[in-house]
Amino acid sequence: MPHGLQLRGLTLELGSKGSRKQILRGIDLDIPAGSITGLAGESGSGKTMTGLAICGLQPAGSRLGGTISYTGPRGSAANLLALRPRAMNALRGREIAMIFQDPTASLHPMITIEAQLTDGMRHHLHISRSEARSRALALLSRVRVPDPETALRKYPHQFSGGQLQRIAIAIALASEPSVLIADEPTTALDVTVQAGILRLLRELCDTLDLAILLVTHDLGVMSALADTVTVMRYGEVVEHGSRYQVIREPQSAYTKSLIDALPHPPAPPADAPNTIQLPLGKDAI
Ligand SMILES: Nc1ncnc2c1ncn2[C@@H]1O[C@H](COP(=O)(O)OP(=O)(O)OP(=O)(O)O)[C@@H](O)[C@H]1O
Repeated sequence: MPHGLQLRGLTLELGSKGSRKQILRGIDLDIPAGSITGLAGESGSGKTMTGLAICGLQPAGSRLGGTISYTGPRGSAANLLALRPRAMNALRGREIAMIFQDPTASLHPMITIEAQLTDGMRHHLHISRSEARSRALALLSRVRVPDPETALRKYPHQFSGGQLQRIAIAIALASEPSVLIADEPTTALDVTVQAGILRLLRELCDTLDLAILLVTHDLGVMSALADTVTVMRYGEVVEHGSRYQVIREPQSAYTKSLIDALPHPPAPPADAPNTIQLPLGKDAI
């Protein structure tokens, strides 16, 4: 398999004796490099918990079972569930990064964008302050934040939601990870801004050979972006296949019901027939 992640029989249980709750019930999932793997399902199905478990950020007291195998771009391999906390900490952030629905969750309000971009980089990549600064400028250009020089001196509250999500993506990429977990990355954004972030994720996946796990309840977003789609319900996988298969020819009644609930997409404007229109509907692929 190319580098990336392979989950086999992943289980997660919360609570103590007497009030145990099985959150994940044996998840199989491949998240290969150069591909966007979509994880869909209604609220409470366990999507976020799967992403958190991959990053070792599951709630305290969770009991995990199964395997999460990580193969790095240079061939290193590990079962993340067997790593000691220190080794997991080193891998998280360096090799596996995460972005969330609310970009402010991963940004400190009182620290400049420059410090937030360069601190992780200097820690993980052991580079000088000036090298970190030039990398930070290049990253901000890559995620298309306008005027990167000025942006470095600013604080999070001085940016719009869409720009902040771009900055959070830049911070996630600062240590050159090979896996990016994106949990509802566009859910909090205006529809006009969503399409730009989705296009950016696609481009980063293709140019950096990233393995991206896209967690979203929104099958419209999924149909715009994911290469493969896995649908979860009650902590189990109910369907898996290529985007086309799952959206066009769903096998499970549950996936069918999610797709039937999608709106029909509005017609694209006559002067821009090829732009991504959001929200996307079931006719979008
Ligand atoms: N810290 C926690 N303690 C106990 N149970 C939790 C905790 N976090 C989540 N859960 C439960 O785990 C289950 C899966 O939650 P999860 O957040 O993974 O779902 P989800 O599919 O991502 O939905 P959403 O989109 O609403 O976040 C739910 O039943 C939820 O109530």
